Amino acid sequence: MPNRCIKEGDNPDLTKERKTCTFDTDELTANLYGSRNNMERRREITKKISADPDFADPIPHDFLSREKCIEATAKKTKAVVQRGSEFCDVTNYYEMLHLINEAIGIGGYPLALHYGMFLPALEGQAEKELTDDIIPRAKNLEVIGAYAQTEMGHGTNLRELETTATYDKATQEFIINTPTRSAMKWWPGNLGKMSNYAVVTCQLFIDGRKIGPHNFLVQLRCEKTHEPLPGIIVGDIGPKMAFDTNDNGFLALDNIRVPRKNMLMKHAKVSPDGVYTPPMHAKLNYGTMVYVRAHMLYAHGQFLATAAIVATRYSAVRRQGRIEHGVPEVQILDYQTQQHRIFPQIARAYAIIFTYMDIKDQYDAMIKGIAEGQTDLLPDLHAITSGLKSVVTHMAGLGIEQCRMACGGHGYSDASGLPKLYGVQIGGCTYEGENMVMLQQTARYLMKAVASALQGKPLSHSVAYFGKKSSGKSRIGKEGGDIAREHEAMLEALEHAACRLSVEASQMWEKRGRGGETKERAWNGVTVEMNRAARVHTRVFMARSFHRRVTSSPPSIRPVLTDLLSLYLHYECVDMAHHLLEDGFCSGEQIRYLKSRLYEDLTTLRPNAVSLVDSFDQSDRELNSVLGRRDGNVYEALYQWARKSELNYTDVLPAVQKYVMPMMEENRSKL
Ligand SMILES: CCCCCCCCCCCCCCCCC/C=C/C(=O)SCCNC(=O)CCNC(=O)[C@H](O)C(C)(C)COP(=O)(O)OP(=O)(O)OC[C@H]1O[C@@H](n2cnc3c(N)ncnc32)[C@H](O)[C@@H]1OP(=O)(O)O
Ligand SMILES: Cc1cc2nc3c(=O)[nH]c(=O)nc-3n(C[C@H](O)[C@H](O)[C@H](O)COP(=O)(O)OP(=O)(O)OC[C@H]3O[C@@H](n4cnc5c(N)ncnc54)[C@H](O)[C@@H]3O)c2cc1C
Repeated sequence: MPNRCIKEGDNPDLTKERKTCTFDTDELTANLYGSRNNMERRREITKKISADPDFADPIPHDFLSREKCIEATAKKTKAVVQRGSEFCDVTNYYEMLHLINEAIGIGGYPLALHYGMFLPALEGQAEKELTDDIIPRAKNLEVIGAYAQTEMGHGTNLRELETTATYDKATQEFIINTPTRSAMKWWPGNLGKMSNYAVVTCQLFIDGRKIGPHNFLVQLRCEKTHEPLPGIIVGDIGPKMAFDTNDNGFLALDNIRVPRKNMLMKHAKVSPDGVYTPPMHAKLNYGTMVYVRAHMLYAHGQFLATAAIVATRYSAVRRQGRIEHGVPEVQILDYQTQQHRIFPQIARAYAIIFTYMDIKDQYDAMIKGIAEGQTDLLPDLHAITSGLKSVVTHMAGLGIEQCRMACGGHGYSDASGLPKLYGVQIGGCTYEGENMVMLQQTARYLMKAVASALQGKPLSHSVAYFGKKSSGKSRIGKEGGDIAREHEAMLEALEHAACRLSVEASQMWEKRGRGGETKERAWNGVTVEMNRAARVHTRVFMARSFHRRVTSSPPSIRPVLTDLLSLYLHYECVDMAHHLLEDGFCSGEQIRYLKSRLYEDLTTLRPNAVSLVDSFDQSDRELNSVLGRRDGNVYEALYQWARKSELNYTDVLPAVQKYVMPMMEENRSKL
């Protein structure tokens, strides 16, 4: 069966791996990206960018200062903007995303938040009077914007943000002010140096009454000189763990006046005479965050895929140690521990991307509903995207770190691309709402679902399984080798665990309430359990999505995807075995059975491991990893990469000449 990556001159071990492929890698790639045409388009973009001198990096960014990296990234951004249509359909979201990844990389660029949040916020929340003026100019990039919500003192708890927007009826303006040091906006991406406008989240005050957080469009810099406008202090917050090429910024506003129409008023409104009309759903103002949380799944699935590609290919190329005496050193991918470290990451990357596809469909349906005046899909989508954002970012972070360690010493080098990848990816656990906080949003929803299920009320999409009758005992290991029934038995077991944990958390909460605690204090006493229930529920949702995609996949790729799904479900069940055992739903014998099946899965997947990661179809540019390169010629590339280090420009470093040599000389003369 064809693995389409084989080329002459490649590392022979990688070629050997590709020859054992049992499916058509192009079929799987096309399935992952929606169609064969989408796959071809991605490849065309990659090919054109790779050959274009505007996007060449003579010195890898690993060896440049932050300022130089920002300059190089800004230059490439300008080229993408001016020449984008030479490479792709610039109106196609996924083509643009791929172009940006190929041309610029993942560490941030001047327009990241402009496209990622500023424009979506205006499009989703502003009304015509404002959008007619600002959106054409923003699309034309006369206006570049950031999404400035988080403050130095508050990010998670939006209700306590301190920046104020006070309505002045006399002039029909809002006065926007930063009253304290902790009220300074702090963290927003591209706010520091790149943006000349921002959507700023402020507490709305009318006639002395605090109404709550709302968004306002504020001009920050002169459109001609790019200097900050009077009353505006803006700058970069300094170096961070990663995202080196993003100017996350600070902002203070000194009683800045903006016209009434600058409030984003598609949902909540303030009339000229100061009458406030609330939105049709109280949290529609938070819509941009739901949008980003949904889309983060795709990015984080791809981040994990990158790490899995690097670790798998490198493990096929590297030979070290022997499994039996008297035979040559083995590829490290033959070690069971290595497979157990890496293969679940491959499966999880597929699971995340497939889950994203389901969520995207739900998101589109919700937006259509809102346009028709219906918000009934929003609570379910908010609850599940809050859980998914948290589980997926955490899962991807752990997975990338496993892949990095699986590459041994070279994984610790920036040459592997993995330290930077981890730094960028792990930020997702924090931004768009810290994970522990967002899981509580899911848990709140589960508590309502428990109540509805007990009362026999209808249940919405993500919690529909709460209405199923549990069989009391798991069918795991009792399906006589029927793989479809075995998968169903594992899904049923996970659903049982999520439901049980939710019911138990609800009972614990109630009990504390009966003991005299307020509802809120009682909640804080059970949040660890609440978040546990939310995580298991979210993992059930992912497992169901993965299962649905596999069972509806084309026959040519279904066998390999079924193997991958088996590994995924066995791994998830073993990882959550304590939840399955706690109430006796599963026995110890059943968990031992799951483990033995998992080890069989590792062996089954071994011949297809490289081909499964090849099917993610990430180019060498996207991987940005000496260890993960398609041709597997790792060692020579590693040496050439190290040669580019600034420390190697001279044989004797000035620092050595200045301090170390005189010290050695002094010591020598003492003898
Ligand atoms: C063609 C060009 C293409 C170019 C390519 C572009 C690529 C774009 C890709 C997209 C990816 C972009 C990447 C960008 C990088 C991101 C950088 C980071 C940005 C940020 O971090 S922005 C700041 C984010 N901040 C947060 O997320 C804050 C978190 N906090 C909150 O959201 C809230 O404070 C809260 C939800 C935790 C609590 O809110 P609140 O106190 O007001 O509410 P309650 O907890 O009391 O809940 C009351 C009820 O409201 C419901 N609720 C809450 N939120 C929502 C919501 N969003 N939607 C619906 N319902 C909501 C609760 O569930 C409660 O319901 P109940 O029924 O009463 O129980
Ligand atoms: C790379 C990056 C990019 C960002 N980009 C932007 C941007 O473009 N625009 C923007 O506005 N912001 C941005 N942010 C800010 C980000 O949205 C916030 O940092 C994030 O929402 C977390 O809020 P916080 O910093 O207030 O954390 P905190 O809430 O202070 O969290 C600290 C700890 O307190 C815990 N905690 C807080 N509240 C609770 C609770 N109710 N229950 C239990 N535990 C709790 C948390 O779990 C965490 O352990 C960015 C941040 C990063 C790291």
